[in-house]
Amino acid sequence: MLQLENISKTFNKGSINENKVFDNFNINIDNGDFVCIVGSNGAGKSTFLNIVSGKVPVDSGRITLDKLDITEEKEFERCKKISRIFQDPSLGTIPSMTIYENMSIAKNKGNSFGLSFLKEKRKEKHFRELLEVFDLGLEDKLHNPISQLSGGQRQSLALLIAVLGNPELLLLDEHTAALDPKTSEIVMDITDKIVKEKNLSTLMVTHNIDHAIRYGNRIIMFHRGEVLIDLSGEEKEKLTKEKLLSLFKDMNDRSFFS
Ligand SMILES: Nc1ncnc2c1ncn2[C@@H]1O[C@H](COP(=O)(O)OP(=O)(O)OP(=O)(O)O)[C@@H](O)[C@H]1O
Repeated sequence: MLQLENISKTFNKGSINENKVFDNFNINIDNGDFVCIVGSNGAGKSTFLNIVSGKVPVDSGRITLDKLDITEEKEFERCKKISRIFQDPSLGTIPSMTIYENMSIAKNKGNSFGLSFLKEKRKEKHFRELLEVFDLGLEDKLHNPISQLSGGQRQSLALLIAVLGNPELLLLDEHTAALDPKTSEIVMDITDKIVKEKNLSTLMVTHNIDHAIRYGNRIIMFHRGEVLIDLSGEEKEKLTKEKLLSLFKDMNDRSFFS
């Protein structure tokens, strides 16, 4: 469903800081894939998400989403189909507005509802029900500003908001990295629940190898703008941390000498 063909991207072209991150890069992501993306610093993980989301334009190549060529679409156009959550819990929601208002805006994304929608009581009931599933007490804070929530509550809410408009693709950019370990586990469980329930095609960049092994049906390791390891299905299910690290060493040695 998501296809990147012959993507090339060089930052600061023609300057002494020229940096070729992708050179004829190709990848296919199937519908319903939950892909965990790992790799060393500077491997190109965030740039990959930036290219998919439209934040970073490509120099050449083609991006298609459900067979539709989106290469030339700007970020604001793609955001109707592609939702993204960042590491910083303050992004993804409007802190000065209440949970209810944030959810209403997300629900209206791409639709032409008026403000009267905000007053619909049945929507309030619906939002409460959605929040109750998290078991974080967010349903009792429906009319509190987002700024009063903890980082974990905000990230959970950002997730809910990201999927309210039924995106075709969800991008998670180290979305648990700024949380304490316990909250990070809670948010990952919530993520997994939402992704499975909605059968959402998801790309998750993480530095947490345990999460990358435990969650998703596919794991990709980036290295210097290339896919070094790509495992799915049974191979992914059987993967251990030790096996992944030894695979990385083997592949890295091989790419170094080739
Ligand atoms: N906007 C930009 N302008 C110039 N160079 C950039 C830009 N964005 C990324 N880069 C460079 O591209 C390379 C890949 O960066 P990227 O952020 O994609 O790596 P990453 O795998 O996400 O790393 P990390 O794990 O450290 O977040 C790096 O060398 C980085 O400095």
